[in-house]
Formats: sequence, structure tokens, C-alpha cells
Amino acid sequence: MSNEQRPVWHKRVTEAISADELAEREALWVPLTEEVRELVSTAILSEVDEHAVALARQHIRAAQEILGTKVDTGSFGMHVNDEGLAWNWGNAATGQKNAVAPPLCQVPIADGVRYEADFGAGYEGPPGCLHGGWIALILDHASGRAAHLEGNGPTFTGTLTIRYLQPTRLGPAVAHAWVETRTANKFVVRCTLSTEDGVTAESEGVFVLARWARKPQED
Ligand SMILES: CCCCCCCCCCCCCC(=O)SCCNC(=O)CCNC(=O)[C@H](O)C(C)(C)COP(=O)(O)OP(=O)(O)OC[C@H]1O[C@@H](n2cnc3c(N)ncnc32)[C@H](O)[C@@H]1OP(=O)(O)O
Repeated sequence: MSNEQRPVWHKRVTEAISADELAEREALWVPLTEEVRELVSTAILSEVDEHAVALARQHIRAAQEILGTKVDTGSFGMHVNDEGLAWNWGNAATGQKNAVAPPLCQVPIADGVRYEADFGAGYEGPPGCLHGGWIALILDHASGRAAHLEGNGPTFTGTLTIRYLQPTRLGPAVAHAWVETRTANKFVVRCTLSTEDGVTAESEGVFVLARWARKPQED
């Protein structure tokens, strides 16, 4: 029970769907997301001629028309069922339906949160390296997730301080985030991003449990 209403922008959709049906739906959509992500990478690296580009565009437009015959409006938001499951598949860092999201894979660990990913051509900033904005997103998301798990509620980034230590080469990378200290509604979270070159970026963030999600006695 929270002590304030969720804000108007917090889109929440309740669905009558079982866990099994949700898993089936996830299995339907995730391959599409992966294919769209691959398409982006292939488009960047492709060197085909103008006829092939024109043909590819026809197919992409056809796919868009098919998917567009039934669409929600605005954003995906947070979907929930009455068994307590929640899924935000539009999320820009990890959304199952979001091909813009990097291919982050969460790996269970005892101490905090670990994400692994293989960053390809679509994430390039400095030639051959991961863009600093993507680095910020990964550190932010991994840290937010660590705070979310510990606080059992939606935590927002208050302050995120990043130190870029060396270029992060495209390819495999690992993010590790852990809560260093916690007071009632505030978490100080540290995170590192590493590649085969070692730690390439590190952050310290202050994450705050949303006011509307706090229990009355915590305020
Ligand atoms: C399927 C479901 C899965 C879900 C998965 C989820 C994983 C998601 C992972 C997502 C990850 C991605 C995440 C994103 O992308 S979050 C998106 C980016 N962030 C925002 O948009 C946040 C915007 N700001 C706010 O909403 C509020 O200002 C916040 C929530 C930050 C504070 O709110 P409020 O104003 O109500 O707080 P309070 O007055 O009760 O203060 C409480 C304590 O906090 C301290 N403080 C306050 N502000 C700041 C600040 N800026 N820096 C440092 N500290 C700050 C304050 O001094 C006090 O400390 P103390 O006096 O107690 O010591």
C-alpha cells in the first residue's frame, strides 16, 4: 500500500493472462525483436547495390504494414496480471519487444546484478568502440535494477556519476552493479563495465524509491 497515487504518466495495463500464456507470448515476440536488431546491424554493414536496397525497403515497409494493423498508442508502459506478474517490454534497456534496447542478458549472481552483452555495429561511438551514451544507459540500468531488487519497488536515478576509464571496445562486455549503502528510501549503488581489457567505466549512483511507492511508515 503506497501513500500517494501513481502519477498520471505511469501507464499501467492490467491483463487477464496466465504465466504460461505470457511465456508463450514472450516466445512469440522475442525472436522478432532479435531479428529487427539484426536488421539494424546488417543495414549498417551492408554494401549491396541500389536495387537490393530498394527491394529490402519494400519488404521492410510490408512488415511494418502487417505489424501496424493492430497497435496500442503511446508507450508500452507496465503490464500486470492478477497473479502479481509485471512486464515492461518496451523498456529502452531491456524491453523484450524493444529492438532499440541493447542485447543485455541478466545473469543471476549473489552480490547485486550482472548483465552480459555482445555489442555490435549498432552501438558504435568512437570507431570500433561503444558509444558513451550506451555506457551510461547500461550503468544506469544495472544500478537501478540492483536498487529495485533491494528496495522491492521502482527506484529512480537521482544522480549518476560516471568515470570513463578507457575506451570500451565493441564485443563482449559485462556490467556488475551492487548496492553499497541503503537508507530508508535511498540507495547508493556502484557499477562497473568490463571487457577483455578490464574495467572500462565505473559509476556511483543515488537511486531513490519513488515517493508514490513508499510504504507510509517509510516516509
Ligand atoms: C517488470 C517490472 C520490472 C521493473 C524493473 C525495474 C528495473 C528498472 C531499472 C531502471 C533504471 C533506470 C532508472 C531511470 O532511468 S529513472 C529516470 C531518470 N530519473 C528521473 O527521471 C528522476 C527524476 N527525479 C525524481 O523523480 C525525484 O526527484 C527523485 C525520485 C529522484 C527524488 O524523489 P523525492 O524528491 O521524492 O525524494 P525525497 O525528497 O523524498 O528524498 C529522498 C532522499 O533522496 C535524496 N535525493 C533526492 N533527490 C536526489 C537526487 N537527485 N540526487 C541525489 N539524492 C537525491 C534526498 O536528499 C533524500 O536523502 P536523505 O535526506 O533521505 O538522505
